[in-house]
Amino acid sequence: MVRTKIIRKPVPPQRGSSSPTSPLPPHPWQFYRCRVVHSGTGEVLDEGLAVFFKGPRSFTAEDVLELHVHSGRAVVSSILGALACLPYCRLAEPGEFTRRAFSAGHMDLTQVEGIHDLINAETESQRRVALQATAGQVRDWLSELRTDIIKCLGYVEALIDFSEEDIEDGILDDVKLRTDDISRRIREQLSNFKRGEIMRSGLRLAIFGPPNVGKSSLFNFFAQREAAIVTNVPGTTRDVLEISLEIGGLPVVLADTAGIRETDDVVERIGIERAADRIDRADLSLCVLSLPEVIRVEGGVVHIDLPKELAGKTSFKHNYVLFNKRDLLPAKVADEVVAAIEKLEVEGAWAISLNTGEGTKGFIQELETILRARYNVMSEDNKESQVLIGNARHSTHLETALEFIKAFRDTCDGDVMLAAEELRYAAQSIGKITGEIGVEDVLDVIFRDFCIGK
Ligand SMILES: Nc1nc2c(ncn2[C@@H]2O[C@H](COP(=O)(O)OP(=O)(O)OP(=O)(O)O)[C@@H](O)[C@H]2O)c(=O)[nH]1
Ligand SMILES: [Mg+2]
Repeated sequence: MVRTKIIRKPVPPQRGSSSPTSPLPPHPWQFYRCRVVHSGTGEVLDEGLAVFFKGPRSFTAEDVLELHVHSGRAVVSSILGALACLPYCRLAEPGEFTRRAFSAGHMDLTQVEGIHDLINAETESQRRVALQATAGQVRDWLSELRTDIIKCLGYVEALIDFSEEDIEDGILDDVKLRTDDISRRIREQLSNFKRGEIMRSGLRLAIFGPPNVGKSSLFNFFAQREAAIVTNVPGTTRDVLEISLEIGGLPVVLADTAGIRETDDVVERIGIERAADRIDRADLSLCVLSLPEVIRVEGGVVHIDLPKELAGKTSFKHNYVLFNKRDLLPAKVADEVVAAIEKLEVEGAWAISLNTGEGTKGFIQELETILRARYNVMSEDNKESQVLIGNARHSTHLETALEFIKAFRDTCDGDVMLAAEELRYAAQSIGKITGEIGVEDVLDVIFRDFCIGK
């Protein structure tokens, strides 16, 4: 057998050894200690472990020999070189293992895309979402949806094939209710898509505010290094600075921006325009203000005046405000600031000092909770059950399916025959996501970005 011969060539039995080394034929799904040798020269290249996966119960559904060797570059390249000398052996193309598994029907396209995302996952949430797709939860949700559409199609076709008298009353009304429910489920997933996008590309969080309030100090606090220049000169930051980090398990692209103020300085003005643009494009913005500059004490009561020009730039109601430099206030005033903050109409506000670290722990904890609740649909409670569409290809086909279902609803009271076509197209759109229909044209695009060895 060619297969067994090939398996034995790089890992021949060790003479004089009592350990069980690759018997002929090898027992599947068992690890064997082995010496990996060059079949031409007989040179031992490394010592490791070999395991034989017998098809079809293997990842690709084919027979697979897996070698576990030391990871040094020289070891790996000498072994790959030796294997390439064997007949029938060559290096796999990027994504070839997954592509073979897909061709063998071991996975659908959503699982393939899940593997790609899992390999590239940089944060906890990305890992979770990708794993869900890999485990087939996206596929299951879609196939249930497609089955339901096909069921509706079946009822409509029955209406067409048999005369009204032979059919129970209210069949069409029932189909209408069912298609409405299908549309609702699709819409729900599409609204999750935006949040899914954030998990894939990172939540854009922009820090903004007047000059010299501590925006860059906050940026450095998140980065845990001196990523931005901090000085006591107002207008220090000119350009937009960005770093990628993780807050509460969510991927975040954090931006530090120039302090917003009226200025005649040409360079600073450009920086402020860039800041405004970055704030507009942000998913969420965090306004930093200096407490001594915004508080007013009247009759012993502390008031906070939010700067109007900033409020005009971006609504405070939909943003978060960080009152910094709390250490510069007298202790009594600092305590009363909390009550004044509660009166503000903002979604979240904190009084902290980036210099002393006061209040920073609570701020981070609360910010994490807010971000998780707002953007992470995979919360701790429902992460197992919730399906998430986090892929532009999926959402495009879902949107198309939704349009076809809408077209069905608009026409089903007239020509049922034409309306049935719309349902057929809707089912096809769903089938395109999992790869059941029209798969060839998308395969190359999907596998193009895969790494070698997967
Ligand atoms: N007392 C005190 N000073 C602070 C605090 N946070 C920052 N600073 C100081 O405030 C000054 C300005 O800090 P930056 O972080 O550069 O402020 P910025 O908002 O980025 O300033 P621009 O880039 O000019 O808009 C620096 O001297 C910081 O050391 C704080 O909590 N308390
Ligand atoms: Mg700055």
